[in-house]
Amino acid sequence: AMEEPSDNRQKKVVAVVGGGLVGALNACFFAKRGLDVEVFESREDIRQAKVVKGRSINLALSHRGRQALKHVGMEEKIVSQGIPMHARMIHSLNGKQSPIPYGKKSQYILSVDRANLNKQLLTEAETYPNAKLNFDHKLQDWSAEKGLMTFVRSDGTKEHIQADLIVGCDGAFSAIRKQFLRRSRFNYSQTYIPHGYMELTMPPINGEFAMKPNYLHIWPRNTFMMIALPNLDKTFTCTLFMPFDEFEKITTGDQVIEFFQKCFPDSIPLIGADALREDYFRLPAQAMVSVKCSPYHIGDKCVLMGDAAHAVVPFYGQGMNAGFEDCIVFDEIMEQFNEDLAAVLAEYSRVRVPDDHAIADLAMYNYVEMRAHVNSKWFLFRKHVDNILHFVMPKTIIPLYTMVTFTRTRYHKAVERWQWQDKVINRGLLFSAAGAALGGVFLLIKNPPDVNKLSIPAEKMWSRLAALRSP
Ligand SMILES: Cc1cc2nc3c(=O)[nH]c(=O)nc-3n(C[C@H](O)[C@H](O)[C@H](O)COP(=O)(O)OP(=O)(O)OC[C@H]3O[C@@H](n4cnc5c(N)ncnc54)[C@H](O)[C@@H]3O)c2cc1C
Ligand SMILES: Cc1cnn(-c2ccc(OCc3ccccc3)c(C(=O)O)c2)c1-c1ccc(Cl)c(F)c1
Repeated sequence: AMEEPSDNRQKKVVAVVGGGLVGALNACFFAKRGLDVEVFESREDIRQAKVVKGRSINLALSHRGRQALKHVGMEEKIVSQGIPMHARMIHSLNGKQSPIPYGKKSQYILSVDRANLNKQLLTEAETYPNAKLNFDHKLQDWSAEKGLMTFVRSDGTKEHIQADLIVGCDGAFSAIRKQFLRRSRFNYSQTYIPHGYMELTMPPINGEFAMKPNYLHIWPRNTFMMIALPNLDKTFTCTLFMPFDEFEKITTGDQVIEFFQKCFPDSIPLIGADALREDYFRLPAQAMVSVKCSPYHIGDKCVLMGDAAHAVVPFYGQGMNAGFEDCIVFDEIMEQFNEDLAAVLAEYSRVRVPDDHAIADLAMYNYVEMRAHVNSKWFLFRKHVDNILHFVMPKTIIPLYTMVTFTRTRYHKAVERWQWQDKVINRGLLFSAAGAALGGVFLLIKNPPDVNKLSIPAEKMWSRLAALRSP
């Protein structure tokens, strides 16, 4: 059990609830800062679990997440075990694969293995003498006033722990957040989207990757989408996104093949028809929830970070990156306010809520936009336009995806910048269209054509022009 809570004179004691990706990284941040930190994780130690190697679940790690890892000296190690994805590879219905680069050579995202990342972060936290990991500790209840927590173990025993600061990193269904819900002026919203997701494995072919490995493979089919990220064992982990009522219609192996034949035909030989029939029914589709709340803190006692504060739908590949960035922002504010927790926690909510809400909105926007409009042609068109405009006016037009994925521009500033750019582009297009029309009319007036020589009768041309202009 931890020592009695201290006042400012003694070292502060931090309890991190949740030893997932953000909790484990946060433990490194607090330990590096010299605080006594204890992590309480409900699961068993995943580094010891004898679980047979399940499917690799991978994630896209990008700039924000890498900066957080860099802060605790973990960037090199994690990047060296990730696979760089320099471009999207868009799979069209006819099987054609079209690469669209993300930008410059240095602008790539990384496919990293989730379990390995979590293990590495837990092990790194443990290297600090002032950090302790407690597994099989499920938070059952806690009181903000006293900073007192009750943990239950799998053998039913209970443990009461006190801390100066409680950091809720216990994920989208956070038990820490439950206490926030009972408090006045705490705002909370959650949305389950109608889509579910299912992971499928694409094995190597003759010991080699089945597709080009250094790409984020995307099959955009409006309502249906599939992505594939490469793994070090030369498999790809494919994630199929589909409305639950579509998942429910597919109940036999033949229907799986029929569906893939219709939407992702090129992937069938790559996944393997028999493997696909089996893998599809191994696990049910999982739900996706978007959680927004504010404030993230209670007094100088408790603060929420990661999915516990902001679970986002995965259509921007930013959830973990945002949670990792939470750790940097909190640490910067700890530095700024000299660890005065009352000031730090209030400032953290003030600064971070607008940004985490912005990425939650952006991820939901991407989902709605992709579900409604984005097939292969539209995806290619949009991204080529983005890249061309950025090439022509690099300082003025920065694609939203670039700002979000390859910079630490505050998420809400990226949205503001994107909205401004959209206005400039639309106005620009409008003016150039108006300019062309006016120029054309001016030329026609200055030297009117000899109507007898027109290739098409004049009235037909005007009617065509009118048709063009009408909404
Ligand atoms: C399909 C999918 C794809 C994704 N792809 C990406 C991607 O490409 N890039 C990206 O950046 N993000 C991605 N994400 C988001 C990413 O997975 C999450 O943002 C990230 O896992 C959040 O980390 P966390 O530590 O906050 O929460 P979690 O990873 O959920 O960890 C919470 C931890 O708390 C523990 N816990 C829970 N309750 C208790 C309790 N009562 N007591 C003690 N411990 C408890 C849990 O056991 C767990 O270990 C994706 C998410 C999904 C669903
Ligand atoms: C895991 C991960 C990491 N990044 N992205 C991502 C997301 C969206 C993107 O553009 C949206 C768009 C394309 C075209 C028009 C509007 C919006 C791009 C891109 O620009 O390449 C990349 C994903 C991802 C996650 C789920 C799905 Cl379903 C998916 F397709 C990709």
